[in-house]
Amino acid sequence: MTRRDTIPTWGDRRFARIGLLGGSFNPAHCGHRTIAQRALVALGLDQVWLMVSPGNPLKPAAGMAPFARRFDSAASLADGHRLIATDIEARLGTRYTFDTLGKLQTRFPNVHFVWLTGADGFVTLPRWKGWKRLLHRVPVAVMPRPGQTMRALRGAAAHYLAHYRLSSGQARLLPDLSPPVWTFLPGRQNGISATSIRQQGGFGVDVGQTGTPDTFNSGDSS
Ligand SMILES: Nc1ncnc2c1ncn2[C@@H]1O[C@H](COP(=O)(O)OP(=O)(O)OP(=O)(O)O)[C@@H](O)[C@H]1O
Ligand SMILES: O=C(O)c1ccc[n+]([C@@H]2O[C@H](COP(=O)([O-])O)[C@@H](O)[C@H]2O)c1
Repeated sequence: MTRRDTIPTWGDRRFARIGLLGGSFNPAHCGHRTIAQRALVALGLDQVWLMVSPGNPLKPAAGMAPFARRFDSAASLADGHRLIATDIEARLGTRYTFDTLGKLQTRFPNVHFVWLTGADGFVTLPRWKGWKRLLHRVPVAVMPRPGQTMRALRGAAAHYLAHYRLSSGQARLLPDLSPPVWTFLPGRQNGISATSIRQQGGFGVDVGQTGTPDTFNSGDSS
């Protein structure tokens, strides 16, 4: 978050509801903003944190911009109010999401965290450190991404969580439920990726303007 770790109080609720959108943000783009805003509304979140990874354990360091540059890119999407860019994972000294979540949940006992991911992240989840234990640690919301949605909905993580899926109509309950629990949030999908931005010339683009037209994805096809 903008280098500030105090959690505001939210009316008379004892818990804040915060979505974690972990990412490399190499660079950040409008696809991140789209899914962050969808999660805010659909899950009734107080904030979404764009949590900049010090280094995705599954991605090569080659081609990865320095952390400060990726953080600044994420910060360019943030509004400092509902959408927050945070370097907390770097400060915690963790790289694996399972470890990061453990530390965050200890540090912020009054926060109900939800893990937010595009469909591609749900596909790769079974390659993450302690992925099943991770799913017992945090509710998860998955959002569509072109070419990845059906793979995600039919993949190993979805199979493992088959009995714990909440309908999108009940999504607002997700942050306050005990994991394992997950939902798929259908909606407009955006074909933009950081890879395509880098291929078109790196960070020298206006991330707010870059993107392909949205198309709606209900999760029935991908
Ligand atoms: N266009 C998109 N639609 C849906 N989810 C997205 C989109 N772009 C990124 N995400 C999600 O945002 C999170 C962070 O993504 P990341 O920073 O790796 O961007 P990326 O575009 O996937 O990068 P790269 O192309 O370098 O792999 C992941 O959960 C990813 O699934
Ligand atoms: O914990 C893991 O094993 C793990 C493996 C791959 C990715 N992640 C996390 O997934 C998030 C998305 O990463 P990325 O690079 O696809 O944007 C980011 O927070 C990474 O730290 C985590």
